[in-house]
Amino acid sequence: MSAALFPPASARDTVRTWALAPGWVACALLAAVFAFDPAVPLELQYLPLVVSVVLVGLPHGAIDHLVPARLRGESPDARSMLGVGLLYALLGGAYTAAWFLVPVACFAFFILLTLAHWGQGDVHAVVALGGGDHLRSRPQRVLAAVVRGGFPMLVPLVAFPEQYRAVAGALVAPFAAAPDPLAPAFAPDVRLVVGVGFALLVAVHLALGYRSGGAGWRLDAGETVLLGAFFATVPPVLAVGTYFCLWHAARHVARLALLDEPSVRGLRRGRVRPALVRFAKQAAPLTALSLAFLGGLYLVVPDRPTTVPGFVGLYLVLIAALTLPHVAVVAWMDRAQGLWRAAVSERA
Ligand SMILES: CC1=C(/C=C/C(C)=C/C=C/C(C)=C/C=O)C(C)(C)CCC1
Ligand SMILES: [Fe+2]
Repeated sequence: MSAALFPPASARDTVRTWALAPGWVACALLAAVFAFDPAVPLELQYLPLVVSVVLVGLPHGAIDHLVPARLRGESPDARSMLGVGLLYALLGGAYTAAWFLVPVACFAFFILLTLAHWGQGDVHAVVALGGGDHLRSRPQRVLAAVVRGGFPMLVPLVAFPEQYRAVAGALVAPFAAAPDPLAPAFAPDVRLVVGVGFALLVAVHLALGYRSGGAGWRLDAGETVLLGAFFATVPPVLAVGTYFCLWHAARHVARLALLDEPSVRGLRRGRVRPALVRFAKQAAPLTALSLAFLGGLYLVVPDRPTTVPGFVGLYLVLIAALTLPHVAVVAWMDRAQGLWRAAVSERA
């Protein structure tokens, strides 16, 4: 099994049904419901983020140690697993330490990191699963990444500043009693600039894709409009939690399965269960280890959380620390699969 970017058509169709469609349906349903502005208790809005601790969300990065071997089409060896472990210890450790020293800067960095990471994940899906041959150059793919990652990170800042600010506060609070150092980011003129600037980027992305044309563009444009409507109407705690599990993580788990020969055999015959069972088994040990780190973090922070939003804030700090090395691993996958070499197209 090689690190080919484009999966066999039969396996790709299975993945579209099981990894892409649930995200589309969830986002469309929630956007439709929240267009009527229903009163949904905050605890309920936290549900997807809480569920993500054990289901799909946190586990989606828990087989990063198997990725180097998987990219080479070999069985995992101690050397490459230790290499990834070292990467996690160094990058994750340094970033965790930084939260104790400069939590506000670490939060801002986390938003940009997530934007880049969720963007890179979606560019992979658009190109490899959606046949995105309309993204014809590297700059166009980079713009697509900024647009896709910008929906979850920037649209809520414009549409739901209060909830955004509360969550930002919950991430920073365990480390610093500072009153509200992020206040400037929520000023109306900053939000206006972010909103108008981002809308322009979305428009350019859609226009460039339209000019290139193709079936891939229609799917990309449909998803782009869906994500815009979703993040503009659904409160971000619920929206980001749902997106994390059913969009980003689902797509990444599918990407990993498509690099795994036994999983691909099932997917080609329309069977997802074997791939899911394999993933769950492989991801369980390091998901458990991550949870132990969450416990450790809880014990060492200066100001321990006591509420659900507070605990989720600390959980997101753990995710931040894990995401930095995870992005490095995914960037490696991107490189090995030639994602940013736009000349590589499905027909080539
Ligand atoms: C929950 C939430 C926020 C941030 C969530 C982040 C940044 C999540 C990152 C998750 C990652 C990186 C997962 C790994 O793939 C915002 C935007 C402050 C708005 C309010 C709700
Ligand atoms: Fe990820």
